[in-house]
Amino acid sequence: MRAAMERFETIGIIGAGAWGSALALVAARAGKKAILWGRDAETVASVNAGTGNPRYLPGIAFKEAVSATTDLAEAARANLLLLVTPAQTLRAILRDLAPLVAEGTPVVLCAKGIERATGRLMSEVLAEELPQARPAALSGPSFASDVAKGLPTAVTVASPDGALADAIADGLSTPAFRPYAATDLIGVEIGGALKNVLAIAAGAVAGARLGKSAEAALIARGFAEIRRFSRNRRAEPETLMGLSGLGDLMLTCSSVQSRNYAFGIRIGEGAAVADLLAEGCPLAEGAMTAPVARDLARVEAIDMPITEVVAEIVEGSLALDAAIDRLMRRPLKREEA
Ligand SMILES: NC(=O)c1ccc[n+]([C@@H]2O[C@H](COP(=O)([O-])OP(=O)(O)OC[C@H]3O[C@@H](n4cnc5c(N)ncnc54)[C@H](O)[C@@H]3O)[C@@H](O)[C@H]2O)c1
Ligand SMILES: O=P(O)(O)OC[C@H](O)CO
Repeated sequence: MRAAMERFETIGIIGAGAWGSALALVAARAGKKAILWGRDAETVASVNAGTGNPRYLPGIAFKEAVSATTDLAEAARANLLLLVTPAQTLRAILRDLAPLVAEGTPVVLCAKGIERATGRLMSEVLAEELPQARPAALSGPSFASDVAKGLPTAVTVASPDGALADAIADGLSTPAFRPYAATDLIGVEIGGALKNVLAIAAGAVAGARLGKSAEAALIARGFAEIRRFSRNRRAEPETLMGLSGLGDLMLTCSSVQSRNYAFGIRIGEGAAVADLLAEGCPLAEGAMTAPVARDLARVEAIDMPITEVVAEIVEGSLALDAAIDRLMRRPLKREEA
């Protein structure tokens, strides 16, 4: 007899930025009690007052009931947790959560990145800091503002425990938000993290007005790099052809709504990366992921020339025209993956 599917009555969303707030709305629309944790008391008060999240989702009304809190313990008591702070903050948040989270609680990783200090994927950080959690990840083409407005999209929810992935997908599904369940957690994480690096490169090509042919060529060769990286980690090749791979790559490498693509455009237009970062530009996860992905590729002997040049550009040691020149002058080769 098949076991009954797990139901999640309460969903705790950790991180009240754009994506956390959008996912809290999804949870509420799916009929769950959504508890949104944020560290910023003003944002929490605004959500509770019914005036939405003007800082991260300006102009978007919250029509559904979302309960916000600055008390991490309150959110941590939920049946299902979504972790939605930036990738580089995950470990610190998990350390705060460790004494608060019950054994066996499913934790869905929603950040798209690789930990810069250690080279760990988000699921590896989770395993180290919150071993009592059951891991999952949510990724795919999904701009927070689109999702918050109720525009339709589809995403992937992956967990090595397929029944858990099915249950999370079921628990978060709404008429406008369609999660597909999968078991290749690592493949989903890699696609989500590395597409941000390519989006910076694609944006730089666009900003420098090098033409749509150049953009398409760069995305295709960048996708080959992601495939090599994934293969080396024994991820399923099919995963990259799905929502969390190709789907998100297409979205992020082609839309000015993407913060990573927009960051790249500014670089292509001639802005210095140091100035962009100093002026407090919106979160561009790819800028943190590029150097660590480059370092991992070197250690694992994976050829990732586009990731290499993005890393050097964000580190300030390579100019865009020199990067293009380097890529174009590489020895000719067969077009294998
Ligand atoms: N915005 C999107 O469309 C979108 C979609 C899918 C995935 N993501 C991913 O979700 C993650 C979060 O992105 P976002 O768009 O919500 O970013 P954001 O910049 O809109 O919000 C980040 C939130 O994290 C909080 N935060 C930052 N540092 C923190 C810390 N040390 N402790 C606690 N809270 C902290 C901020 O206060 C803010 O509320 C990223 O990895 C991003 O790639 C974003
Ligand atoms: O705005 P970006 O570049 O962080 O992209 C947001 C999402 O990852 C798109 O799926």
